[in-house]
Amino acid sequence: MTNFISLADVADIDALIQSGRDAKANPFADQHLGHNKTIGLIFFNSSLRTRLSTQKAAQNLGLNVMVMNVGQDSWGLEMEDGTIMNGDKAEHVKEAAAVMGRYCNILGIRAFAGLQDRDKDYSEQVMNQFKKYAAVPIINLESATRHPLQSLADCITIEEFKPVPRPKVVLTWLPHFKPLPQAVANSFCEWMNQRDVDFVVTHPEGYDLAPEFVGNARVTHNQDEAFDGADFIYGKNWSSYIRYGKVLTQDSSWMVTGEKMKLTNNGKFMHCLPVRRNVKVSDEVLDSPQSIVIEQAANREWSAQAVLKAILNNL
Ligand SMILES: NCCC[C@H](NC(=O)CCC(=O)O)C(=O)O
Ligand SMILES: NC(=O)OP(=O)(O)O
Repeated sequence: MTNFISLADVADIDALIQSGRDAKANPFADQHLGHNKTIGLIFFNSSLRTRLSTQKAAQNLGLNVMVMNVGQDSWGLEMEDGTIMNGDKAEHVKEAAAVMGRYCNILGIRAFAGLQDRDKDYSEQVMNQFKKYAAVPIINLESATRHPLQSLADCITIEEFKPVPRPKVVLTWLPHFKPLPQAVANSFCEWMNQRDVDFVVTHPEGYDLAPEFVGNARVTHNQDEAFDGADFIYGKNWSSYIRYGKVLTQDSSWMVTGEKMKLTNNGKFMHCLPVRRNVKVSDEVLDSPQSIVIEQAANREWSAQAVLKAILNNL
């Protein structure tokens, strides 16, 4: 694997999922692979899981790890080419990425959507600028439109917990008062559309995701109908794609509760975390055996390890 920016960089999803499961069973089998190599993890936004799980996975593979928060630890970075840099950004990504690429063999980048300009966000400017100027493999640690390390961990988790060979998987929109990116939901759709699952997406009107991510998934505005017989409920809030970045409703009837989970086939509840308790999902659900959010987060280590191994093997 050369880069891991989206699913398009993955030649064989089944093999990558299996590699993650192998890493989980035997975490230190490939400790020689990263010897004397360095990964830089560059964050434009906050993180708990991505930061720690990717660092842990890198260490399991014998890599040295450097972590930097852009704008807090480093200079603010200008992303636009050809601009007169008389604003608050002291350094251009052309120099910054090129320099980081000289210190590191691999770079992981987290840069969320700004949610102001849809075309700019969906052009994946930050990922593409790093890819263009760093001259080393780039790993997406959640970009404007995708979170593939999360989706890979989600696939591993579904493989582990599926009660039937072809489970019903439901992505449901959850209420939130803040506008959040579409990245996790987009990415989950992109990956589920390539898996052998019965995939349903449910959200209120106006919350349609970009068509290139929804693909052929069944979409319904009736959450109860979607939950009927589901094996997995994957909750996520996202802001509107159509009225870009807007919160159109905070309708609390979309919160996942114990009553709603009763509609499912004793389904498992999944969420990428962080999650706002009793806004998006009730305590009752999160504290029940139906919630697998901790196992899901734990699998972030193995998804990162599978990706790092594939990239190291190609260096
Ligand atoms: N990486 C996992 C999710 C990150 C981000 N969530 C958030 O920003 C939640 C913030 C809050 O609830 O205040 C998102 O939705 O893309
Ligand atoms: N799920 C996830 O990416 O979590 P963090 O934002 O804490 O990294």
